[in-house]
Amino acid sequence: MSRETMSVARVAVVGLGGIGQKVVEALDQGIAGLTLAAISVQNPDKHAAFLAELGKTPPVLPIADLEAVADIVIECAPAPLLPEIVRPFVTKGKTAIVLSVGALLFNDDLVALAKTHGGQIVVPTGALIGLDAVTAAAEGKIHSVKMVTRKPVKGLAGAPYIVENKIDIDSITEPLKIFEGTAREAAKGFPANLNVAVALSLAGVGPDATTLQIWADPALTRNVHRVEVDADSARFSMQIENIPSENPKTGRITALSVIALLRKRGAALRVGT
Ligand SMILES: NC(=O)C1=CN([C@@H]2O[C@H](COP(=O)(O)OP(=O)(O)OC[C@H]3O[C@@H](n4cnc5c(N)ncnc54)[C@H](OP(=O)(O)O)[C@@H]3O)[C@@H](O)[C@H]2O)C=CC1
Ligand SMILES: O=C([O-])CC(=O)C(=O)O
Repeated sequence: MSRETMSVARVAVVGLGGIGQKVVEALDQGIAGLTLAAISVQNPDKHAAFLAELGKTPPVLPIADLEAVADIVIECAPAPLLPEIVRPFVTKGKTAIVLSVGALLFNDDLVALAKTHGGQIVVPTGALIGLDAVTAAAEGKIHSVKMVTRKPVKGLAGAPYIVENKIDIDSITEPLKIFEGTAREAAKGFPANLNVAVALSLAGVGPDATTLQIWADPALTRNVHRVEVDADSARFSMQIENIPSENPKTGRITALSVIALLRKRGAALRVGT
């Protein structure tokens, strides 16, 4: 089938926060080969004005009803919702694009389900950088992947690791290293703050071999991620300084990464792996 005759895929979006709103706006404005079929939110009343402004207002449905009306679901929701969003789609051989990547580590049946039923779970580069180079390097041998994240205090506030360890980040006046460990440990301790570390780990050497430091820095206004990779094909380091979205934990570029991914799907020229 040529791309011109390819049927239009129906997309459902879960969540209208820092990421979901921008993705829905882009779909509403038009992305080749895709149509916005439905959305799901916690509190539909809160989003009535936003939805009314769209060119074509999509139906607001419970998560459980999305699979019946869509071919692709985009999860832009709190991490605990990941399995109930992804499972129905991949079980029917459909695609789930996920942002709460950390939650994949605690629901490893989902990838197996997708494999069995011919579905696909897609992790966009999101708030990070260079996952193309990491996946390329992983075709050879990667010796190490190290990440250092620095965030303003409000980009980390409320994380379970901080609460459980009674770390008082609100009163810090100097940069403070609050965590050092693996991407898997970070996914547990920082489920709403460090999805990027898990995405990096899944692209490269896995969640137990990818190491991470997290710093709270009261002087910062951006979420800064620095990654160092040493492989048998190349050594590279990369850094991104993310401007927070309306959600201080989430970089603005995250939604743009999802939109770019959606556009690539139907493009005549695809750049990057
Ligand atoms: N992979 C990556 O690079 C990145 C991933 N993330 C992750 O992406 C996810 C989304 O982030 P973000 O958009 O900033 O989050 P927000 O907190 O801004 O938005 C979350 C949305 O989820 C909706 N929601 C909550 N409960 C339900 C429910 N039961 N049913 C349907 N919808 C629900 C909320 O609805 P309502 O508005 O009605 O309350 C809200 O619109 C988070 O897990 C975040 O950690 C973030 C940044 C980078
Ligand atoms: O990884 C995340 O969940 C969010 C993040 O660090 C960012 O937006 O920079």
